[in-house]
Amino acid sequence: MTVNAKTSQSAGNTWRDLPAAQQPEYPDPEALRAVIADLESYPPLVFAGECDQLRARMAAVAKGEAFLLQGGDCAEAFDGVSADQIRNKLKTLLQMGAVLTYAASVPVVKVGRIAGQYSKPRSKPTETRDGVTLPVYRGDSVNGFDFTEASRIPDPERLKRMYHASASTLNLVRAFTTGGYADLRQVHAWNQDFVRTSPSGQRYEQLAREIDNALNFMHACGADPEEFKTVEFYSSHEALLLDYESALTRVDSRTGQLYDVSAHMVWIGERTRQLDHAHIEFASRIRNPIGIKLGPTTTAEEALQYIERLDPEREPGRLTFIVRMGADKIRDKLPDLVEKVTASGATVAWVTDPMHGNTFEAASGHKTRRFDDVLDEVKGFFEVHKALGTHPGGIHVELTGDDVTECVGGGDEIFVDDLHQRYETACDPRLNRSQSLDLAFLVAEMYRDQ
Ligand SMILES: O=C[C@H](O)[C@H](O)COP(=O)(O)O
Ligand SMILES: C=C(OP(=O)(O)O)C(=O)O
Repeated sequence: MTVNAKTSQSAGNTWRDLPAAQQPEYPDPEALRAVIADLESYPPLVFAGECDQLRARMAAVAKGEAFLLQGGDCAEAFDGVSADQIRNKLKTLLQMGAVLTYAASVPVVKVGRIAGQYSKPRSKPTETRDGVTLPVYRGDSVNGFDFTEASRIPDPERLKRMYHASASTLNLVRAFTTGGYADLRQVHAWNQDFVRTSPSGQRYEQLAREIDNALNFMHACGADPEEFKTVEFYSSHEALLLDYESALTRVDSRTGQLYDVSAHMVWIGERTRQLDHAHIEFASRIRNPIGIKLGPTTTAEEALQYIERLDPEREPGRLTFIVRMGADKIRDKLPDLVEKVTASGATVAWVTDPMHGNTFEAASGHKTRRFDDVLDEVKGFFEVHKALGTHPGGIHVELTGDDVTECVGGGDEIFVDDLHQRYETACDPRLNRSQSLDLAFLVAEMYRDQ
């Protein structure tokens, strides 16, 4: 075991003197302290060495040698910790990974928004329904989704449930990815359900046949089939609740450095990335690979300051900029950032999140996103990098393995009138399995053309 069971209070908690946005207001601070003490005694969910390995993979992304596929739920839910739901999400990511690797001929680094994505930053502190106003739902790690006064009170015990839900999820993910299910020779098995008959499912089937042929050929040439048996898969989530993240921050006994052992990679969101606030301070202390979401108001000067704070050694793989501008802004806003960051000599990974800048409310009241806007933002991202000669390093998407109706469009088209049929997200609309596959094929084409 490489990670010390003790946290380094002084080093891991320097954020406590700074303003921290989007933190729950717990009614009983003593109860919170007791929970933090328990969390500090729990074993790590990931090992520091695994975080280092992901940093090395992200270095390849930053240098233009690999592509990041990061995806999963907008908000995981405690009652979603089931074998079926976890397998479906994983299956979707594995299928997307196979499409991107084979069709774009690029190594794909696979990172789930999984095993820890239980906390949500919100635009408003309250929500009103039929004249009743209550605190907004902030994710299962904070309060309940039910619209009742009791359920919306932040409860620190939920932080422990988050830890246990993350542990169970990660355990299953590790079993699936190393126990044979993710074996590349199973490419057809990942396509054995409702998605098989969709246009993207059929296209996938054709690609899976080609992969089979390629594997048979390599086998005949003497390649070792064992090599395709397991898949490297990493966990990530937004480091939003600093009490939780710092309770899971430990000193690595190999190096004496701090790692947030709640996930391999964590990111800081658009609403908490203020340079002089607590979240950036926290991120600056840990050695994990770090993502920063960059929305349309980000200036190049800010981007350079993130590099100064979070990647002072200019270490490729340490810092990923996850750009979420919106389809109508990406082509205007991104070039200045990429140009100035590149000119500074830093090697960051550039990744597109084409979801968060493209949300709107349908007439039915459902929060949704158009598949075409998602695609257009990705296209804009690729165009900017092509024009500047830089590397479009990956995609970060909200998706689910289930057949939900939350985003409109896609090859197996979902219309605004269909949204109510299976609208299951706890927060933002996700691509369903077939839309996710559509996106993977289209991104692979863009990557190849690049
Ligand atoms: O997932 C991201 C945010 O939590 C979400 O977009 C905020 O949504 P809200 O505007 O409904 O609060
Ligand atoms: C809240 C999120 O995104 P952003 O910070 O970019 O709005 C998210 O990715 O869940």
